Amino acid sequence: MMSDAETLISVRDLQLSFGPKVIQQNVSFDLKRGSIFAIMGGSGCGKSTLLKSMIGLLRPTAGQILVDGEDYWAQSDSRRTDINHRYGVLFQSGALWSSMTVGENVALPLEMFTTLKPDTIRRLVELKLGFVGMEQAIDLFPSEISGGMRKRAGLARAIALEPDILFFDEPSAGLDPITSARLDDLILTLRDGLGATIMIVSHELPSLFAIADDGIFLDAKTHTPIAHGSPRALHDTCKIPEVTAFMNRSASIPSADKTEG
Ligand SMILES: Nc1ncnc2c1ncn2[C@@H]1O[C@H](COP(=O)(O)OP(=O)(O)OP(=O)(O)O)[C@@H](O)[C@H]1O
Repeated sequence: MMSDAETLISVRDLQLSFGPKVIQQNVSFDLKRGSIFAIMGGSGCGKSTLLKSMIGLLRPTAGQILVDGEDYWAQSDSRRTDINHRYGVLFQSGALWSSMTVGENVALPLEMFTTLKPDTIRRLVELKLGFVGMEQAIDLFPSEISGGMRKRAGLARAIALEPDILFFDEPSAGLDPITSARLDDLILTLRDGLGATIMIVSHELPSLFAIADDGIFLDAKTHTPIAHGSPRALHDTCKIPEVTAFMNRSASIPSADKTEG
């Protein structure tokens, strides 16, 4: 049995709905400190919805999200905002402000949530951009850089306030395999070098196999998680047809009672 010290976020019997439509229910898992946890499943099963509930954008209709034992959604708005300061979020597109330079984008959270002087902020921005290999792009606008660079700039902004918990929504979607592998290396450095705890929504199997320690597989049909474990373990040992199909990029879900030969 896992000790509390190891668990950073504990999700208990979560139910997520839009109006009367239940998207997922009976969602329970523990996010261990210093681990990379994957939310997997086919399109429309509720991965982004789960992520939204974790970062404060969607109130669950039942269940709890305990952050260091504190019931996140039972807190006041201001307490939730405090907890959110521990979070860094990287959205699919990188979600940079197009009217601001890369440097200004990364500086934004530092300007909003700290009282640091402009010189210090500039140095921190250079440091964060250096971490993602983007120092040279500090004065460029998002429209002047590639999709992979936008993702890395988004990552620099997500870590600007030195969060200990990071949420990534499809970080490698739309990237070529080499850029995607570089992003994986950065994510591993965040875990191994800085001790961050990371939750990631991804369809990219090579990336999931390379970085995720643990995970959950959400099913769109039953609206529940149908498997738990690392992507590698699910690939190697899980016999559930939907999971097997996803993990092997199979176009059709094998029938459970199909005989071979
Ligand atoms: N604001 C909303 N109002 C109503 N239904 C919504 C809303 N947002 C999402 N949904 C529905 O919730 C379900 C889950 O959507 P979600 O985006 O979480 O899936 P996903 O697993 O992240 O999908 P994908 O892999 O395609 O990004 C879908 O059926 C979607 O249509």
